[in-house]
Amino acid sequence: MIRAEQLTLSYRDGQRRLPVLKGISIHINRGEWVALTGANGCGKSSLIRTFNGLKIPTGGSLSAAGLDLRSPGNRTAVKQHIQLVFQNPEAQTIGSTPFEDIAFGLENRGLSREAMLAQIEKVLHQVGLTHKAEADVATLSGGERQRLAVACCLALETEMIIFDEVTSMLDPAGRRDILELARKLWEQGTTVLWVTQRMEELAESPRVAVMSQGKILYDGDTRTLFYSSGLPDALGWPSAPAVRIGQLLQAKGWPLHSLPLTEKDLEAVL
Ligand SMILES: Nc1ncnc2c1ncn2[C@@H]1O[C@H](COP(=O)(O)OP(=O)(O)OP(=O)(O)O)[C@@H](O)[C@H]1O
Repeated sequence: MIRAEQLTLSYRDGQRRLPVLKGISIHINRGEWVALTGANGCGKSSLIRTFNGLKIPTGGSLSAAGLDLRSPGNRTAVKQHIQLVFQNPEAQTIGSTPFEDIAFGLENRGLSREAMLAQIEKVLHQVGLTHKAEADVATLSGGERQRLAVACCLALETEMIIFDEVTSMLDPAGRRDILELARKLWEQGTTVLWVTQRMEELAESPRVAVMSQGKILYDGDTRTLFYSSGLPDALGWPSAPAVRIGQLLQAKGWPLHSLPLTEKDLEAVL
């Protein structure tokens, strides 16, 4: 789905060039769930914006959904296959009601009115917003707006959704809802790239990529990251309670695959 090789990106800062991506190589297969993490300003948002043509890399090669993004025409075409859901839910609604917002994205797709209505109904149901179809978007909660953004992606039958720190402005219930929705879509075949700084969300992901200062420091199995890479300590990450207990079990000789990452894993262990 994504093949990035030695990707570089620089921004202009007056006369200077500010290198933000410094040779990133990452492959994401169709149907995978990958988490991407790293400190503020390390380049996560810049990287994911290259994946759907919103930012143009300065160097390296990048193909997404089988399209070579060095070609300008493909940077528009890729948006049909790969969509982003942003951190700030208010920044991504255009219509005045959820119905209108979804319809807006479907306008240029040449659907009949019946097909369009059926598609809107289907995706509103998928994200649990049927009852809010005609509500004023200004009255939606942050979590409902996130789910509306996901509905817009689904309406376009997008193959991959990149969630850019979507839980950072939500309360615990809203966080759980959007994570569960993403998981459901993943189980149905959508490729998910989940950008987060929350340990508990990383722990839920089978694969984690860790960025620092424009480079990828780690890309692989989540248990290996937490239990044998030494990276979380080196980066000063606070340990999740399940991992703290897991480290005690590890010292007693428990094998890596049995060590807990989440509270659910811990319950199973205990
Ligand atoms: N349009 C821009 N022009 C100049 N510099 C930029 C631009 N966008 C981002 N930057 C800078 O590039 C660096 C990487 O920013 P980016 O938003 O990609 O990081 P991030 O890891 O997503 O950060 P955060 O977690 O805070 O969202 C930062 O130093 C940022 O200030």
